Amino acid sequence: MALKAAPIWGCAIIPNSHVSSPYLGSRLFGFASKWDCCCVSVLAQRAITPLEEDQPHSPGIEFDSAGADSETTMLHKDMIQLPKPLSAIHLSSSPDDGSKVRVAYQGIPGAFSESAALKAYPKCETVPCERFEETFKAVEQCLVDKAVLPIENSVAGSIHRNYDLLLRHRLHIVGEVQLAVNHCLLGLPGVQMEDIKRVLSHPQAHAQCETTLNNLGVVRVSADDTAGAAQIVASVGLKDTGAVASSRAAEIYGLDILAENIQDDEDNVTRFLILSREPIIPGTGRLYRTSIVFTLEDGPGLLFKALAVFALRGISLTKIESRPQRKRSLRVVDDSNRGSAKYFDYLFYIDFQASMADPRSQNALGHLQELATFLRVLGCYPIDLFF
Ligand SMILES: O=C(O)C(=O)C[C@]1(C(=O)O)C=C[C@@H](O)C=C1
Repeated sequence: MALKAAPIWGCAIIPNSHVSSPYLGSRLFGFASKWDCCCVSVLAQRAITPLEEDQPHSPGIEFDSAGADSETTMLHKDMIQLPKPLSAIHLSSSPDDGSKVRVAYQGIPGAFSESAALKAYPKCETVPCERFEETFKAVEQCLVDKAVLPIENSVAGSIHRNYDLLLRHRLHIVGEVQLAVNHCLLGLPGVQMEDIKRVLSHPQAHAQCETTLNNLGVVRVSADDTAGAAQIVASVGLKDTGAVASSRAAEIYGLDILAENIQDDEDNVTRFLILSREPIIPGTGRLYRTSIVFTLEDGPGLLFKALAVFALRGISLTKIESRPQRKRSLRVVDDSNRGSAKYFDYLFYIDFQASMADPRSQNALGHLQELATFLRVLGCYPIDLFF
């Protein structure tokens, strides 16, 4: 069991009962056991002293996570799935502009998700899907090459449904797109602002334009996506109804732009993930983000310890999100003084700013494995710096 031949990248299921798992580096074992005796002093010391284990070394063989597991089976602690080595076929054979790539998105032409797909792959063929889940299935069934998925917005926050879907499906995050989202109020040609009594849009778009819509005093009606809202207004000929959507949607569906940039925050940015059947081979020549999900047993300070594995190695966390575990949402704990107590059980999603080719990431995840009951690497991908 050599460290270099057994990195953690791409493991789907890493039960902590299997400390002899071939995924783990042996250098981590003694280190993790120190937690129980003197966590705080170890933390303080490590915070200022770089860990010896984190000296650069070759990233070694990398694995994909074929067989990454679903929500249903992830709680089976004794399950280990052997990794398959990555090979050249996992590298994209398409040119950089994505001219051979088919990308699924939720919505219809003119949706922001389609713009995100086009930002990532300017010449790709975009494939509209009715629901988020269908975009996952389209990739899984090889109907398309990639899916693009909104995950969080700078004003309205996380898109929780998509966190849940990431876990339930077996796709890998291979990229991200940060898209500046400028919302417009659209109406039928000739309609004036004061004619608008109702506004149709995606709930995320309504949330991002909260102040403007409150000031207008209009009724909000939900649509599947912003472009879908524009299409309904245009096709049904609703004179008293506007749509919050993109200027592209106005052009496509023949609507007038009654107001531009109506979002609460001028710098309204949505981050999208790009999903693929195979992971990419991460490098170190640019900034990378790695996304993981894990669960922890109940216990004092466990989440603190889990997060400290990154702090100890100088790795920045860029996002933390917790979601209830659907199949195990409540934990009943016996409290001898007051009877039994019920707690919510959570999945923790974390993004950290480091490549899986960086030994610090391998070591941090090896360390996290000691604490976690379940751990999955959702993907490692270049950070999109331009929006
Ligand atoms: O409705 C659209 O146009 C979408 O692409 C969806 C979506 C989202 O779900 O966040 C994408 C970007 C904007 O934040 C608003 C809506």
